[in-house]
Amino acid sequence: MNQNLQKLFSVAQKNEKLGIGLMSGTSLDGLDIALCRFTGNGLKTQFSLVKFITIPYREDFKKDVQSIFARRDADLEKVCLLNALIGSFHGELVLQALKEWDIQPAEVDFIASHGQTIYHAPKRLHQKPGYPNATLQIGDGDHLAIKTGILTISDFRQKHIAAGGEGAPLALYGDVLLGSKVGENRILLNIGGIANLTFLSADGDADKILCTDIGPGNTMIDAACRRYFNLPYDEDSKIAFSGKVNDALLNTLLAGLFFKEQAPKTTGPELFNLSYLDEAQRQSGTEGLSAEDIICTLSAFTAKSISDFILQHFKADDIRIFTSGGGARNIYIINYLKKALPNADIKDTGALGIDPDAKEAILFALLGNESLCGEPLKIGTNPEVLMGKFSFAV
Ligand SMILES: Nc1ncnc2c1ncn2[C@@H]1O[C@H](COP(=O)(O)OP(=O)(O)OP(=O)(O)O)[C@@H](O)[C@H]1O
Ligand SMILES: CC(=O)N[C@H]1[C@@H]2OC[C@@H](O2)[C@@H](O)[C@@H]1O[C@H](C)C(=O)O
Repeated sequence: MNQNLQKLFSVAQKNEKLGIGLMSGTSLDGLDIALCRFTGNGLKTQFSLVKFITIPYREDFKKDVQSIFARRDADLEKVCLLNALIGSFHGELVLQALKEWDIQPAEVDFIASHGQTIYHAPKRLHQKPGYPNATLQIGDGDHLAIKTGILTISDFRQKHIAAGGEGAPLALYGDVLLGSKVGENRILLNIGGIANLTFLSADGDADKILCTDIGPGNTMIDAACRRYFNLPYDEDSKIAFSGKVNDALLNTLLAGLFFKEQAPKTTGPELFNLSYLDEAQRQSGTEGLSAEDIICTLSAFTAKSISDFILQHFKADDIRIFTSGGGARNIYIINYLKKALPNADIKDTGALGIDPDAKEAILFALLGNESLCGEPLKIGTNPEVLMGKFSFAV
């Protein structure tokens, strides 16, 4: 038998596995690396986070990725080069993390790598007749496997699309496995570049589970901080607190068609970007607004799109909300949510024993564990598939 398949077989059969989840999101702030220990699979999964680190990206790398990111006119040669470069670069960062933790690559059973999304195009967004839902993550798994010597599972989103989904949010599977509690209505709210949530019903009814993107998380705030202040983001919401909300602009931002479409739905910076802001300013006659008021209004936009969604879809006075992602540190957004949802109990996922910064990387490690030893999960109308492609080190 092919020795790779032999090795795969023995890893899949191990009772306890050590796996690394890698996430590099739409904010392009860095690579999240979560080393997790798993036993079991599916609803019987037991997991612990052994180590976690975010290795920030250098500015020149960020600029390189930004030059093709969510851009319809991207340079195809650059896409090709970055596909190989990101795979091998992520491999180097994994080796760097393992060295820091004093762990040998041979001790790790698998890497589950999300890759870097460079374009997300559900049918609702591209509206090109005859073309399917589509999404593209680069940073090929073979490069990671060769660089690290560790079995790598990657490119999770394609199977989801092939089986009828939009390729996201994949948080659904991990949120259900790690976040469900019978007797409690829960929302797991991730505020990354894009905000998404998973609703888990107190009665444990799988048909009531909803997992969807909600709208922009930090992506427009970050883009406006870069444009007006040459800053990567609004640290501790300082700029937002120094400005005020412009209602005309806020209402125009919220009037976008995406907010009228039925959930579950997905989106990305292909829609929520500075052109979306410019168009809303033109429509609302607010072109002369100060940069501080723009950042404040964009922060309110993120927060209000989240609270409106929750109020429209769930009984918000009987719900526990667990936040994660970099936006959980944006005090302006969190304060806004607490005011808009006064009876909801809002905490970060630390209250569930899940590091809020590590959550998405943990979710991919968990998807990797499922690829190795799980079974397709039936959750409502979501694709019932096991995702991920295997890359061997030899
Ligand atoms: N102290 C802070 N104050 C305000 N905003 C913060 C703070 N720390 C992080 N952020 C925001 O969080 C962002 C990073 O979030 P995160 O790492 O969750 O993004 P991501 O991994 O790209 O997410 P996703 O894949 O879900 O889009 C930063 O770009 C910034 O906007
Ligand atoms: C295509 C893509 O990369 N989507 C990301 C993005 O970032 C947040 C939101 O948009 C979510 O749909 C998804 O990531 C998370 C991890 C998910 O699939 O659950």
